Amino acid sequence: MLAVEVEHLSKNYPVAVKDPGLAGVLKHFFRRTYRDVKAVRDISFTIASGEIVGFLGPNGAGKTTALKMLSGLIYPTSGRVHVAGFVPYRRERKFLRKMSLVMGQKQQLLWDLPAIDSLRINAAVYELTDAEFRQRVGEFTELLNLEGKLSQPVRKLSLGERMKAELLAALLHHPQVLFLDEPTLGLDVNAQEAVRGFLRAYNQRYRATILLTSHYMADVTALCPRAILIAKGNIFFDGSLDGLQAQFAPYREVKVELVQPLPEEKLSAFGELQSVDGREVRFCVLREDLTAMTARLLGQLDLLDLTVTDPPIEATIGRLFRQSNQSSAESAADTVR
Ligand SMILES: Nc1ncnc2c1ncn2[C@@H]1O[C@H](COP(=O)(O)OP(=O)(O)OP(=O)(O)O)[C@@H](O)[C@H]1O
Repeated sequence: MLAVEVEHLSKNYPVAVKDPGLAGVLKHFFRRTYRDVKAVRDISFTIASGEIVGFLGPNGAGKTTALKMLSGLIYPTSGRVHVAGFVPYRRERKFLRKMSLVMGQKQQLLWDLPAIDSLRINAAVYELTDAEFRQRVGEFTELLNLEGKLSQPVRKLSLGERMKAELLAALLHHPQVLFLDEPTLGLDVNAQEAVRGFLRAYNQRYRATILLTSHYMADVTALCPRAILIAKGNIFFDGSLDGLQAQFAPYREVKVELVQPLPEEKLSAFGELQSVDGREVRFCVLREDLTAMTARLLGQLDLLDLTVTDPPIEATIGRLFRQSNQSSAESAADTVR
């Protein structure tokens, strides 16, 4: 069953354009001109129930705009979107009970009140019984390691504790679909790991669907078998992280440790040399040449060790984003009307 269906979805933000100087101010006052910022351009994808998908892109790519359309905060300019069988911007009560949007930079907990008081408000909004409220708060407090923290005013919590309490508040009504915008933003490594562990547990326990944006690749590699990559409003990859490596990083690194150092001329006959450091030598090898190359190395050289590794996924994605920025800089993005 599909939890999210997006078809040819676009969002343009009209932005007023003002010329410099007094003439510009007067013109702006009497006759405004606008240009469209094309934040999301004709994107399509589906997410099955229970999937966790990473939504990745450089700053300004359109991730938050897309999440806002999926959660019904803003209207699309064109295209269709269904989440849990509902059209998000209609904001039906049944839909709001089925989903949650958590934004790393925004908070719903009241700053001066203990988190438990804000949770009680949420429980009333979602019409939870006392028993449900106690059971869910107890379960999530344990999973998030928040014992003793919910009775303190939110302003006295650490950033990591506050984010965990925000997640607790967002999930109290057991949403089936969860949109997370930078849920680990600014957290230290331990708190990031705790949030990831919690999201994994929630996904497994309740078969919840999660779409998350993050600039931390560790979030994605730890949680998301699948990633959607977006830049300048366009999706340019949608598939498994392994597929991404295969499609965009067709090379692997072969590292060998020689019994005796050998001259570079002799080594380069085996393939593209990346580095030679005494007896440690690294080659960059096309995936399709890997078997033949390792067989030749093992057959013709005296080796102590041989390892084959993928380039790190961070490096692949970082390179893709840089490429997409360069290509988009060459094409004019906005229109004036
Ligand atoms: N309310 C708005 N009015 C005008 N332009 C906007 C508005 N909100 C976003 N934009 C523009 O739309 C584009 C996409 O922004 P969006 O916030 O969706 O990107 P993002 O991928 O979430 O970026 P980041 O990773 O920096 O949060 C950007 O060029 C941004 O400046």
